[in-house]
Amino acid sequence: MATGGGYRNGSHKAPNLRNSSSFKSKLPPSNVRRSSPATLGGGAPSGRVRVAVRLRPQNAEELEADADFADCIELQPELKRLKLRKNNWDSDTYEFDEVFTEFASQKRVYEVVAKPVVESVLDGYNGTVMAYGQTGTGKTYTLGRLGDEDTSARGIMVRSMEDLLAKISPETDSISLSYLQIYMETIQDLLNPVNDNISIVEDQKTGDVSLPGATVMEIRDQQSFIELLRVGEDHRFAANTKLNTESSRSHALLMVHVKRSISDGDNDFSPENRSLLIANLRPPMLRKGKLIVVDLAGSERIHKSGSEGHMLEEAKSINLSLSALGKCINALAENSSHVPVRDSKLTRLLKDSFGGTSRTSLIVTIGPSPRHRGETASTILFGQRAMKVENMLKIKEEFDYKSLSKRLEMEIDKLIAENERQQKVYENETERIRLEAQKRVAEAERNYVEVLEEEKMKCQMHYMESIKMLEERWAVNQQKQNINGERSFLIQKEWDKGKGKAQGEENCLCICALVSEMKSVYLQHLFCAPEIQSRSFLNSFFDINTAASTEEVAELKSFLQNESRLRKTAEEEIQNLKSQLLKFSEVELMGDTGVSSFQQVLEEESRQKKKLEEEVRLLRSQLAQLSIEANQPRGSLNRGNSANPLLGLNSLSPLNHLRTRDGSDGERASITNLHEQVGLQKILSLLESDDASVRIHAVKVVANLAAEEANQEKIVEAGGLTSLLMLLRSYEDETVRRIAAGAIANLAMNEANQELIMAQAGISLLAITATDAEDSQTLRMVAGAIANLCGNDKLQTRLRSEGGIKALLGMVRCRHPDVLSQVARGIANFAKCESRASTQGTRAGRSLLIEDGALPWIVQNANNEVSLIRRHVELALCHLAQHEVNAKDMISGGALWELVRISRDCSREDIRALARRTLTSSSIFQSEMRRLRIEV
Ligand SMILES: Nc1ncnc2c1ncn2[C@@H]1O[C@H](COP(=O)(O)OP(=O)(O)OP(=O)(O)O)[C@@H](O)[C@H]1O
Repeated sequence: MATGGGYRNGSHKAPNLRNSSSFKSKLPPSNVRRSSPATLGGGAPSGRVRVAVRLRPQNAEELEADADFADCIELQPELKRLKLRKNNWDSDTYEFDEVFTEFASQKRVYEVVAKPVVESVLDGYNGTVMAYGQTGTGKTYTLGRLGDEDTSARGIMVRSMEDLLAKISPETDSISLSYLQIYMETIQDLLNPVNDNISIVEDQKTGDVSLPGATVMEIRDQQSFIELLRVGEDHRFAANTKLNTESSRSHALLMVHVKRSISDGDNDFSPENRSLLIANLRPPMLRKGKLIVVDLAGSERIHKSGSEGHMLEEAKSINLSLSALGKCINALAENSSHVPVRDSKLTRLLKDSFGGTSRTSLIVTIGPSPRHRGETASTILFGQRAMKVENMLKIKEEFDYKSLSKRLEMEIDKLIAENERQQKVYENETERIRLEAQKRVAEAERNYVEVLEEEKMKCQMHYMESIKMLEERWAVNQQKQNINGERSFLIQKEWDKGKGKAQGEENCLCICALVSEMKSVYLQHLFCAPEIQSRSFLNSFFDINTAASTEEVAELKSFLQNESRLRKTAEEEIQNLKSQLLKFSEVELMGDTGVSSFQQVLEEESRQKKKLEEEVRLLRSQLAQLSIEANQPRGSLNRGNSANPLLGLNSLSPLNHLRTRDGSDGERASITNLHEQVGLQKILSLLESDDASVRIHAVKVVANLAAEEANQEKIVEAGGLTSLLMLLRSYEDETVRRIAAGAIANLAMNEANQELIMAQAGISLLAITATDAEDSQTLRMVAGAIANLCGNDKLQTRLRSEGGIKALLGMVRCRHPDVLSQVARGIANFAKCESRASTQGTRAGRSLLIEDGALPWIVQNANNEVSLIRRHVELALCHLAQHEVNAKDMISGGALWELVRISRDCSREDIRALARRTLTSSSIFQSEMRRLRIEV
């Protein structure tokens, strides 16, 4: 059928041949990614149907039958032209997209006709390769040759699949196919002939057609594809016709579906990339291309094929669908508004191939025989018309949610497995660390017990040696004292009959009694008091005592030397007097003139005596002071219960002990004597003396007096507290400040005095002293004083605001256990008052101790090796924990662990029970313990 588009005799050029030099049309590059579904297929390029013509070589029969005829076909492949001779002098010239001579190889035909279509299909377009031509002209040869014997003879189907399989990625992409034939207007499944009436389903929205009843086979390799083609071929109806012994009487359609997942390379789920990938997660693109290879039945005219009966019906049916196809192509070529697609099954199935979105290549096959010139001309015209059909290529691309979800599921499974593995590793590691820790704790405990035993032994040895040494020295001193006592007795007897007991003897007795008392106290404490078992306590005890004893003995020695010197002088004097008396008697006998000179001598003697008495009083005061100082180390023995840093436990105080034993406290008597003789007022005035030694002696005396509860009121009434505070303020001498602080600490045991101290800015003075002092004993006194003040409920806020707690905490810089135990006592006192006030509802809010930063020190020392410190701190922790408002700070500060330890391990049942009660009654502690899986 010649149309306006074709041309003859070289005068008539086919339209739209600008691209005819190549089968390749301009398609968007395959790697262009659409940013959103809205743009899919947007800007679709036009794609004219490409048409090539292929001439079959003459077969044996033609060689013979046509020998006498001239060739009717002349090919000009370089010009892509074909000349069809009309007669000896005239021919029609047709131009195609490609012209293949009878020598054209299968490879070249594939590469020119089909390969561009196959590549488009890989890029997500639909593609059609169709062969049209008269029976026996080589359609099946061109499309369906398997090339079993000669691989170079492989047809378009085999080569297409080879290319497809080579280009896809087996992990992400897939190829599946259906193989069908249309025979007598029914669609049959060539892969499963039982399906012999497959219906066409059309998508109302898109207009896409599909064949849900057809068998779809997935292709993984070339071999399986060849097998399927063979199966299909076997089922294809073939009938002998006059024209072709193996003529295909049906239209065969191979439908290949290619699904490709387009990844932009960001699908690396490695741990480093994972979070980034998840943040920018988007599904991969899925391109769905469909390749249809159509091997049409022969297009010959019925009369020529010699069909009769059924054959005739067959031929009619074939011609019906072919003519329907021709009509559609005509309509499309002429841009007709109506395209009769629905006229046949073939045209319905090829709806997308002509005038649709597919990239279509048509190869028209012709034979060389002039006997079939008419058929050949008709075939050529069909090709010419098809060249005018324009398709609008459209990429079939969509988001591949299914594959994304599959991949994410796989990733999740991988992560779950990984997590499980890590959890197991973590559990094993935790268990290993726990066992290791248990082992170490057991080892440390063993070591500790061993070391403790060793230290205990050492201390006991040390103690025994010290006692022995003290006994020896005491024996020596006693001997000396006895001698001196006898001498003194003689002197007194001789010198002043009936004047009372010799003071020296009294002093010696005092000293002996003191030493003996010290011994008994040491022994008593060592074997009775539990805290004496502490290693550091024993160390400090012996350090202090050894130093104190040495000092004391040295002082006693010098005192005794002095005493004996004085007595020697007195003896000499008496001797002198005696001799003078003798002389005087002699002189008296001689006359009254000697009387007056004797009186003068007596007056002189009386002056001397007075002077001696003064000196004895001074010595007595020094002796009293020495006694006090000798008592100080013993005070440390009583730290366990003492609120008084100077005296320790009152019941164990040597002074008290002596008093209760014989009721004649020699030392107290001496101080009382002094106090009575000189007067408290006088002593207090000496605190302001310009003479430093007088000041020291005076403060020592006041401190000693303040240690006695009975004197405290008198001292305060006489202004002693003010004077002592003044000493803290004015004197830089650390000894003075130490003793003054000690005295203040003693006075601070009384509630009324505590208020007075606060009223006179005593806390600030104590705080300054705490900052300046370096000596541990000074710090102990100051800490003791503040600790006493901490126990007063009324003074809490003021004490804190005037820097009391800070001063207390500042003193922990000195690591001396005596100081630390006073600090701990102060903190415990303070915490107890706070707890009481909170319970009574008189205070609310966080502990001032926590506010002032005491918690870290408390937690650090909750398990201090010195039992006294530990006890105070444990109590402080229990008091703090009684109020929910402190709970969070305590948990974050690590106090919960200590409370748990106390509730389990504290040796004192009452503290243990208190800690347990506190922990179980606090909901905050309870929930934290549940979280940490701690059970009390
Ligand atoms: N280019 C060619 N070179 C060599 N032999 C060919 C060529 N084309 C076709 N033949 C041979 O011609 C014969 C007929 O070819 P083929 O069966 O492919 O024709 P057909 O067009 O498919 O016929 P039908 O429409 O009846 O199926 C076959 O024997 C085939 O081998």
